[in-house]
Amino acid sequence: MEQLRFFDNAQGLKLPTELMDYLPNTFTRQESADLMQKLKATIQWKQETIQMYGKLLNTPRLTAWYGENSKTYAFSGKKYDPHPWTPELLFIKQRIEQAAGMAFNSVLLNDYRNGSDSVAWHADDEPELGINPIIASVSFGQARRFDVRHKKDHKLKYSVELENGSLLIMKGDLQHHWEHQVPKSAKALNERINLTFRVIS
Ligand SMILES: O=C(O)CCC(=O)C(=O)O
Ligand SMILES: [Fe+2]
Repeated sequence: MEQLRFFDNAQGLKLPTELMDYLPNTFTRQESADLMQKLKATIQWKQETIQMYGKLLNTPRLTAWYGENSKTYAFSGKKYDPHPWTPELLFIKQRIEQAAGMAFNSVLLNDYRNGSDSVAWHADDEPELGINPIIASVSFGQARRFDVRHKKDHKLKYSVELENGSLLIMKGDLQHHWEHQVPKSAKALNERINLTFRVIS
């Protein structure tokens, strides 16, 4: 593997800058608190189910898809039609488009209601995202750990605490050669809302 460059994030952990940029305080505390309340109230949150080992299980978080109506998204054998943009989502989108220097046409929202909610190891490598997609991940509320590991060498691993009001840019070959997760926590944790802005072709 080629030599990776690193930058220090807020916790002093090193992340390879080819794969991720971490921008804390992309939203102020006040903006984050207001947006969290608005998103909780206005987004059409859904409890999805997944088929696993012949059983129908609840996804351990609430989810929702928003964006341009022509951009349907298929994963885990299901197709999702996005809801139209809301004023709050357009406000967030504008801020992160400024920070990222590019436009996005879709967003997946996740509501982690407490420490039992999580997202398992996966890569966002669906064909409609294209090669080396740039995904902009915004977090509000409870800070949660975000882990990244190399698909072929699980010991090659990075962790970053995704704080209230932060923006994480995922890029390079992160979705092809690496996986990410937000693990469950044994501690009692408050609610967190995450938005991953994407370009769907
Ligand atoms: O909640 C996060 O920080 C990550 C969410 C995620 O990986 C996804 O929605 O694909
Ligand atoms: Fe993901």
